[in-house]
Amino acid sequence: MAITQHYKLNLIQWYPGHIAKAEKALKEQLKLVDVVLEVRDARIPLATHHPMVNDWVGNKTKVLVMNRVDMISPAVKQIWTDWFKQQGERALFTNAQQGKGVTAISKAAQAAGTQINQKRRQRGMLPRPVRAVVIGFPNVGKSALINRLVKRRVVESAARPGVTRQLRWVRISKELELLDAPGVIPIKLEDQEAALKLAICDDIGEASYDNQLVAAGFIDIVNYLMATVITETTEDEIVANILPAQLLMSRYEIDPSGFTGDEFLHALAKNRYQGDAERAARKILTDFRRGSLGQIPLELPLDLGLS
Ligand SMILES: Nc1nc2c(ncn2[C@@H]2O[C@H](COP(=O)(O)OP(=O)(O)OP(=O)(O)O)[C@@H](O)[C@H]2O)c(=O)[nH]1
Repeated sequence: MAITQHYKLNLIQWYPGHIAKAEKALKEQLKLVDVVLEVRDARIPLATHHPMVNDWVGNKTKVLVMNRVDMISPAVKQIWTDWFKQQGERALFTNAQQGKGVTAISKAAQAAGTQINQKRRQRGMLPRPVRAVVIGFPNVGKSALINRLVKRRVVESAARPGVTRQLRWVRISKELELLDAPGVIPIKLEDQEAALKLAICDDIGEASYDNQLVAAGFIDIVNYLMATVITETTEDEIVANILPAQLLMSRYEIDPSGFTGDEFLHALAKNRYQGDAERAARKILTDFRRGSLGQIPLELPLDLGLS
């Protein structure tokens, strides 16, 4: 996908030193556990995956969590479920804000624990509670998931990479203990398209970026997905479920399909904000992040299963 080829984006303002520190902190946390709960954003399951995660997790059990399931439609959820299955992975979807799908996560972690304890017994060792950690990109809902798993508020403040704090274990059941602080996966510096999607979804932590470029990028992605979906499938249900432009059109009364992202942004600024493109950009991003535009995915596995 070459959406960003027209953008000279330099979104990520993190220093390599910060990235290295975050990576070190994450690896320290991973050393302590048997099970890793990797949280991604269901709107961007690929951009919220770091290519090194599987190496870092090694042979520990991984539970794959797609959070913010409320922000995608059931049809899109199904498409991703099938796609992950084809990749040999089982994706579990959650709404950590409301606690939906969280019991299945506990169960999956506990099932991994049962296997680990079977192996311990075979080696003549005593069983013990399995230890787990929640990891993911900034702001994907890690703390919300931890608090839901533990059924009380244990994560007090947003964990920032490089900020050291005392780690504690919290008990979920007789068989399962969870690290009370999430592991923050450092951002991939080199992938600007992923960076754009992370910025649109506000999953980019403390990196700074240009709102207008990011809002225009959002419109371009919507247009791209629309055009691709329409050429890839004739299934009305799928098309109808992922036709985000209609949602945008009804909210802003401008059809984005005839515009580039930048043109759309300026048209909206002209119509509503006396030409103030910054205000228009903030409006678009806030509306999307709050879910006010409807359920809009920013990624689909379009090469698989749709045609
Ligand atoms: N709509 C929706 N919002 C969610 C969901 N899960 C979490 N959020 C919201 O997303 C925001 C970030 O959630 P956190 O749990 O703080 O995310 P985090 O990954 O711990 O963030 P950092 O500590 O910054 O790395 C909060 O405003 C949550 O209320 C979800 O499933 N759906």
